[in-house]
Amino acid sequence: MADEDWEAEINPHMSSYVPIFEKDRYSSGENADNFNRAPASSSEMDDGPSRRDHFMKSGFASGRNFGNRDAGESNKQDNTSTMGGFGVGKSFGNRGFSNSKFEDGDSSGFWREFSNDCEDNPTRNRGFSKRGGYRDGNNSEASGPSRRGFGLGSPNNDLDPDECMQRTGGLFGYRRSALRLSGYGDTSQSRSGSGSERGGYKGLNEEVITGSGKSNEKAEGGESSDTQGPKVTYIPPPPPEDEDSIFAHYQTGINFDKYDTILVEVSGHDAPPAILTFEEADLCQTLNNNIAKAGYTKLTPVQKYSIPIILAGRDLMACAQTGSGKTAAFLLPILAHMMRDGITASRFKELQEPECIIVAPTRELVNQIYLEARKFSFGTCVRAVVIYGGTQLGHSIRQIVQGCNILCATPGRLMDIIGKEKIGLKQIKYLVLDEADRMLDMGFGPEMKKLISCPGMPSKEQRQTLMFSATFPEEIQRLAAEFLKSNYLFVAVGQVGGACRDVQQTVLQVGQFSKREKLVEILRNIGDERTMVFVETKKKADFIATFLCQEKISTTSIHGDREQREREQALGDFRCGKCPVLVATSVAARGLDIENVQHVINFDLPSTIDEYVHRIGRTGRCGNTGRAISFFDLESDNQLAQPLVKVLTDAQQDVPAWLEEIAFSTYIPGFSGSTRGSVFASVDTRKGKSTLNTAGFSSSQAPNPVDDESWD
Ligand SMILES: Nc1ncnc2c1ncn2[C@@H]1O[C@H](COP(=O)(O)OP(=O)(O)OP(=O)(O)O)[C@@H](O)[C@H]1O
Repeated sequence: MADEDWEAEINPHMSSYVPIFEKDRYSSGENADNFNRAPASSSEMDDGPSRRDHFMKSGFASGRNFGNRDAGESNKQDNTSTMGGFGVGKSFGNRGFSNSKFEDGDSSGFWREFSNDCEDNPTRNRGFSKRGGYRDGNNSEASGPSRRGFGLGSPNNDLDPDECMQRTGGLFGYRRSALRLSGYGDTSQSRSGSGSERGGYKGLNEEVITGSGKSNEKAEGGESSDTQGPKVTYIPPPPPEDEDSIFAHYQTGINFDKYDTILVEVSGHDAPPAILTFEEADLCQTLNNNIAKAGYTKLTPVQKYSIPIILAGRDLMACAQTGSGKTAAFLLPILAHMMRDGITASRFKELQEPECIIVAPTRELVNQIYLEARKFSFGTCVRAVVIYGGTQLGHSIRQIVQGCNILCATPGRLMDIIGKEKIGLKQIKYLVLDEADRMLDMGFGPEMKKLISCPGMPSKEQRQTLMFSATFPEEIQRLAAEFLKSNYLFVAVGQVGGACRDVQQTVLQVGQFSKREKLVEILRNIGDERTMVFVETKKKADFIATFLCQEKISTTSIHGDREQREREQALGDFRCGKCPVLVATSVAARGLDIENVQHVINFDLPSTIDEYVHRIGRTGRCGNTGRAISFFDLESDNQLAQPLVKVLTDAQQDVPAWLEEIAFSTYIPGFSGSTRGSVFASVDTRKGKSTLNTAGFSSSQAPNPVDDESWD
């Protein structure tokens, strides 16, 4: 779809779906007040001063260009290194397996820009981005101080134009392939090894580089280039089959029980009551066994409320803090239905007709969801399959034709496979959008619209549509209505878009040129505890990873310019502790559930507060505590001050006086009077009056969502 098409399609849509924004969500905090505040988490980190002493083998071929600038703009360094082979974290087989595919980015809605590392994203960067197009790889970092306009498109970050662009078919004349061969971020990757892939695709599945270096992708679903030119050949290793690996899990943390004190709000009509125990869900014995083997003894709040809603056949939009068990909240009831309905066992067929499709924005996340689906369906005849970009298309097809009840997919690969008529949609009963705000934003929204318009896809009245995320900007909620039945229920656990309170957040004022030094100081104090360092661009990810290796801090990196094999290896090395530091772009911000990530460092703050919330949510999961440190650069981050103060305050964190001052002296267009860039969707946008009740539901007398006029 061309830019113009997108605008034509979306603008009218928005005018009917996006009512005038009525409140200053920041200052009023009116919705926020409806929720209780759990005590701020206090993570006692072991800051032992152990020095990291693994030196990465590969990666920094030369130390040049480590001059003054952190940005690495002019740096052609290579990268990062991963040592060792692909590893599944010990005793953690199933999770670790995933690759890392995420990306994601901002979520503040249509005015936001996409940025970051989206993968498999056909339309990113199109449309009304303020960015005005696309910069070419070497400039991608030129973000500078103006990059962040809160609420207006994000600046782009990274960003990772390529991930975003890969499928766009060169709308802006960008060809990542060119970059790849000679450009920056490439070097490292290509050196690291996978010779066979060189000359193959880069990053996304959708781009195939011919021998002449010309990109040969299709505007959509470039992987259909299966029939032309060099192919993506990577076949991910199969996940471990032994039961111990399948059910490997980490322990819930000391704050797990505090989840019970978080207020939950359910809005919409006739919500079924919450359940308090797994037994009340009345799932079948096999599922109960699998739940027990997974180490789940107690429901998290989002599970207490979502499971009965899904079991009752209702559509659902659920928003709950990072790391609080949203995946099981949708998988368990879907599986329960399938078992109840007596699903027919999958068997070999050229055209498979799954009952459930789960989409997520990144490869690694979709793989992680698949591993969870495989775990909970263990011992049943339900067969889950995962397909994602950056891997051989034939491999995806082979997985599918063997039988497929639950298909976990990234959007790009999904549409490719549908186009190849390997997947029929007629039997779809459940459509799940994980990280739904991301899936509906400008990057993936068009693809999702295409999906629901595909021939055979049951209408929303005939299927059950489920959306989950930790953030849900209001404008995205409104767009979501197109996918959901009008009587959908909205579950908000705690403050929508709020940060997990088990993460101790610290914001430090650090100028661009002091960041590296500060980073090294912090990492040396941290010792070998697992740490994710987020940066804004792929180039910078390589640069910082290389720099840290030079400093003898074992580091690897993940971003959209790395080949899939390398991404998986990087994630594996990080999971198993071989490389305790993972430098990442926002491709790793959402959904990744990695054991024992104790620290997140925002070397660069992201352009939107939603992205911040997701990033810091990589630590402090499932009741464990974690710590997030963010470098705030006065030259470029002021636009984030207001929302950051709000997030810190809501999570009962200390707010530095200097940050508060900036927040109150910085004018942010749209922050108080429009939805632009709004990230504090406090509640269900349909919400009328609602009453909160810790013991059960609060029901809101929500007007029919189809009736725009009656919305608040
Ligand atoms: N009831 C439970 N008991 C014990 N562990 C659980 C329970 N529910 C989920 N978990 C575990 O908690 C971790 C986080 O769950 P999950 O990844 O589903 O979180 P999430 O809410 O989707 O997070 P994010 O917003 O970052 O995507 C996983 O390791 C999962 O297995």
